[in-house]
Order: sequence, then structure tokens, then C-alpha cells
Amino acid sequence: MDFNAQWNLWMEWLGSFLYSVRRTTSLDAFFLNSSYLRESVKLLILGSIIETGRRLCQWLIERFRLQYFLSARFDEGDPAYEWLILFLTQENVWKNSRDFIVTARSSKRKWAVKSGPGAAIEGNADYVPSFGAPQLFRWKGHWIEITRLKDNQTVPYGSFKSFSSLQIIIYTREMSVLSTLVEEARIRYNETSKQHVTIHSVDSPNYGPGSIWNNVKVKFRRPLNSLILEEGFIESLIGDADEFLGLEDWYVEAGIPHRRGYLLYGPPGTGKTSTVYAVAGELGLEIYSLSLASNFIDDPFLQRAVSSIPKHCLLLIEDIDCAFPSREEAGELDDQRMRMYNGIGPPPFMMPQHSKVTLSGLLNMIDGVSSEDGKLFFATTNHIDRLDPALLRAGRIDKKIQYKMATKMQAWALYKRFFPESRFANIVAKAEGDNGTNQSDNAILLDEPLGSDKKISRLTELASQFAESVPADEFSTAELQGYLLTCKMKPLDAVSGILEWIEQERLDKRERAEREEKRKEKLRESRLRAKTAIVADLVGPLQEQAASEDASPTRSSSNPIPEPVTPSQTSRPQLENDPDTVRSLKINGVHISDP
Ligand SMILES: Nc1ncnc2c1ncn2[C@@H]1O[C@H](COP(=O)(O)OP(=O)(O)OP(=O)(O)O)[C@@H](O)[C@H]1O
Repeated sequence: MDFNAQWNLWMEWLGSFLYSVRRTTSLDAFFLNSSYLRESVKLLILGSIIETGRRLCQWLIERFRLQYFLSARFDEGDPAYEWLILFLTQENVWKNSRDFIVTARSSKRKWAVKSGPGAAIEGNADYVPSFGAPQLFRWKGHWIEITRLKDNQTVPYGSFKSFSSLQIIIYTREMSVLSTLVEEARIRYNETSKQHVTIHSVDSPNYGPGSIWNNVKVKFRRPLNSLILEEGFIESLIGDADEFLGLEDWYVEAGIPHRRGYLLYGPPGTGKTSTVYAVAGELGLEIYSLSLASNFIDDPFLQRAVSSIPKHCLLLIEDIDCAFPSREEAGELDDQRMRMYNGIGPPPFMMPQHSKVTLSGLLNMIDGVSSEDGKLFFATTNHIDRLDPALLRAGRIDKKIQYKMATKMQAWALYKRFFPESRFANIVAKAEGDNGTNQSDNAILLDEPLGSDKKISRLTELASQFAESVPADEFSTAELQGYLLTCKMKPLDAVSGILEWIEQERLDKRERAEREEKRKEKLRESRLRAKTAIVADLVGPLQEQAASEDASPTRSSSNPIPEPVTPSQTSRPQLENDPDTVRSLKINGVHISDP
């Protein structure tokens, strides 16, 4: 309501009040003589004037702000929010803040406040300024006011989720000041991020305002040489991706969607995810990572998440096979549904959760507009055989890269990475000297793999012995890394203990495989029993009905009388085969088999 309307309202009210007082008393004298009433009216008028004045000032300030100041809002989750937060932290804007939220430091990205010019607060906690309190600072001759805001939004199941934003007001009319500030913030951010890889992910569903990508983590960039893969492989992959990013114009001119898809497949722990992180770090791209196994990710969510990814970044979908359950998993799900339908299974919320993403949703995501705009798309899987051929066709997946279990050469390189000459040459010499065994007289520092005829260092010899002991293509690099971590400061023990570890691992794997086989067998049995129970429920009453009709005297003689059915036959499945290996059952003449 504007000022004039408000004033008129007050005046109207006052007039009618005075009129009613005069009418009810009907005595002008009383009105004039009553000092109490006179004082009240005076106070009322004064209060009205003050309140109206206050609102008028507020209105004028608001108009003045709109006319002469710039204001902008940055929402959490948007890259521009991250740029600005870093900029403000570097500018030490919150140095005068007296109100902080202190949290233990983690890999989750937070921007700590510096305690003095150029000096970050030391320790293992993050000091984040609390919300609401505005801070004023000067930048390039302009006054800027900044406030952290917090909004709550309702998420499903009635709970609230909060997200932050930044409100800035620049006391100038020049729009270029705002754009210069944002651009400078972006440049500083890119500069700072060079040493890190930023990973955005989704840790809970987000249906309201704010970004879907609500979890941001920062990791140190992994040196390329720390990845132990076939020689030249990672460099050629980076070259390929780099070339793609630089050819945007060519793609547009040729009318080809500017996207490139890579599928990395192979056993767990062979370096697929590490490769993606290394590529992103090398090309300076941020990773947007999704796991289809999350039970809140369905087709519309996938579309929304992917379309909100900014240009020039890397989309990673881990374990893409989750959208295609294995035969056992699909069977287990059917089984659960069947039991639930029959009233003997768990309630729906206790059912095992499977991906809600469908194949068509996934293909739409890859094909759709959202997957264009210079995005690199990486997918990883341990089960390429489960993937639909439609997903693998060229244009969706342009390069398929297979990862295998560690070779002897990888075992050798891993040992060398764990025990570098610079740190361990003396330790080995000392340990062997103390034991009086095997000291290499002419230990020179050479990094030569197996088969080299140059003189090699003692550590290289040990690496060769280690690699000789590790059988090729049996253990993943991650498994070997796990073993080496158990003796990380003991290069000699790593070699002497490897054979025992291999034996133990083989034993464990065999036991795990047996347990898994038993579990599957049990699952098959229970599935078969559940099916037979359902069929028994359906067929039993029909047969009872048929039997009672046959027994009635009105039955036509042309109807053949079926064999009598005992109650146990109607309600219980009859096992035809050995109960331990149930494959098929017959109940009341109905043959049921495990598919
Ligand atoms: N080729 C490799 N070179 C160096 N380190 C490796 C390699 N492979 C695996 N690792 C190490 O093993 C661990 C797991 O690797 P990573 O997550 O990349 O495997 P993955 O193939 O993606 O596994 P999963 O399929 O289970 O996701 C990491 O700590 C990584 O350092």
C-alpha cells in the first residue's frame, strides 16, 4: 500500500471516530472539557504521523537503493556462488565478524575465514561466518555490503532442508562493477582450483530452489604418474578429451552434437575412477558425479540434474549397470514383490532398493540437449555384459576402455611407488646391514624395470622379486595396494610376506565364492517355493470346487471325475527333485520350474 492510500485511511478512521464520539455523548461541552479524551486523540495522531513517517522513509530508501545501488544474489550450488565465496574469503571480508559457525574440517568444501591479512586460521576447524549479519567492505573504490542468507525448503516426508545464498549490494550505478567483480572472482577461483579436483555430487533429493548438486568436495589433484596403467594410455586419453574440447566450432559447423562419451569397464579396484579424476585434474574440469544406485534418482531427477550442469565440465556416472539389474537381482525383486502381493513379504519400504532410472531415461539423458554443450561424459561399470547395446552404440559411448587385473609390470611399478629410492634406499641398506644379509655392494639409484641389463639398485631388485611373486591377472591394483599398505614402511617385509598373503587371499576368495553360491542357491529355492505357494493358493480352491461339484448327484455322467485331492496336496508344494537342488516342482499337476 502506498503512502497516500495509507494517509487517507488514517484520516477516514479519525473522522469517523470523532464523529461517533460526538454523537454518542451529544455534548459538545463534554468533548471540550474531557482532557483525557483530548490527550488520547493527540497521542493517536502523533503515533500515526510517526509510523507514516517511518514507512515513508523506508519507501524512499528502497526507491533510492533500486535507483542508485546494484544488488545481486548468488545461490549455493551454482558455480558463481563458489567463485564469490572464494573471492570474499581472499578479500578477508569477514575479518570483523564476531559470530561464527565452527565445524570440524573435512574434505567437504567450506571457506574458512582468515584471522588477519593473509593469514588463515590455523587448526582443524572451519570458521564460517553465521547468517544474517551484513559486512561492509571496500573494493576498487566501491563500497560493497554482503550478507549470508539461509532459506528453508520443505523436502518430502515433511522435513526441512536449508540452503544458503549470498546477497551483495554494491553502492554504485555502474553495472560493469558487478560484472568485473564476478569475472575477477571466477579467474581467482580457476587459479586456486588448479591444484585440486572439485567433485559435485547429490547426497539427497532436492525438489525446491537451490542447486541439485548439493555436495561439493575438493581433492588434491592426483599426479598422472601415480596412476599405474599401460604406458602412454592416460596421456592418449587426455589428448583425446582435450582435442574434443578444443573442437567445439568444428562440431557446430558439422552439425554433430558436441559431446563425447567414454565407458571404462573392468573389475573393481583397477583404476577406473582414478583415471576419471586424473583426466579432470589435468584438463581443469570440475566433476559432476552421479550414482544411479541412489534410490531417489529417477528419470526426471536425472534430466534435471544433468541439465543444470554448467558448460565445460565432466559428467561421471559410476556403476552405470545399476540401471540394468542382474538376473539374480531382478529375480530377487520379483520374488519380494510376489511375497508382498501374497501378504507374506516385507512392507514396501523394507523392500531392497534398486535404481529407479530406466533405460529410456538414461538414453534420453545422454542424447538430450542437456548432454551437449561441450560436456565430457564418463561412465564406469564392472559388468559391461549387463549394458544394453543401445547404450553402447557410437555417438553415445565413443570410446570403450577395458581395465584388467594387475600385470606383473603393474605390481612392480606399484612397489616402486610405495618405496621410492629417495626415502627407502637407506632404510633397506640399514635393515639388511643390521641383519647381515643380502646387502647390495653397488646399489645405484636406477628405475629400470624387469629385464634391464643395467646394474640395478637393491630396491629395484626387491621390486622385481615382488613382481615375480605376484601372479599376473589375478589381483587388482587396489588389492595389491591394500597389501602394501599393511607394510608401508617395511619394503623387505613386503617382499617376504607376499606369498603368504596370496595364499590367504586365495583361500578367502574361495570361501567368499562358496558363500555366494550357497546364497544364490537358497534364493533360487525360496523363489521357487514362493511361486509354488502362490500357485497352490490359486489352484487349490478351484480343485476343491471341482471335487464338490463332482460329488453332487446332479453331475452329468459325461463329466469325467478327477482324482481326489487331499488338503496337503492343495496347500503344500510337492518337491519333485532332490530338495537341495530344487529346480522344478509339480503341484496338483501344474509343473513349475525355476527360470
Ligand atoms: N591402475 C592403478 N594405478 C594406481 N592406483 C590404482 C590403480 N587401480 C586402482 N588403484 C588404487 O585403488 C583404489 C581404487 O581405485 P579406483 O576407485 O580407481 O578403482 P575402480 O576401478 O574405479 O573401482 P570400482 O569399480 O570399485 O569403482 C584407489 O585408491 C587407487 O589409488
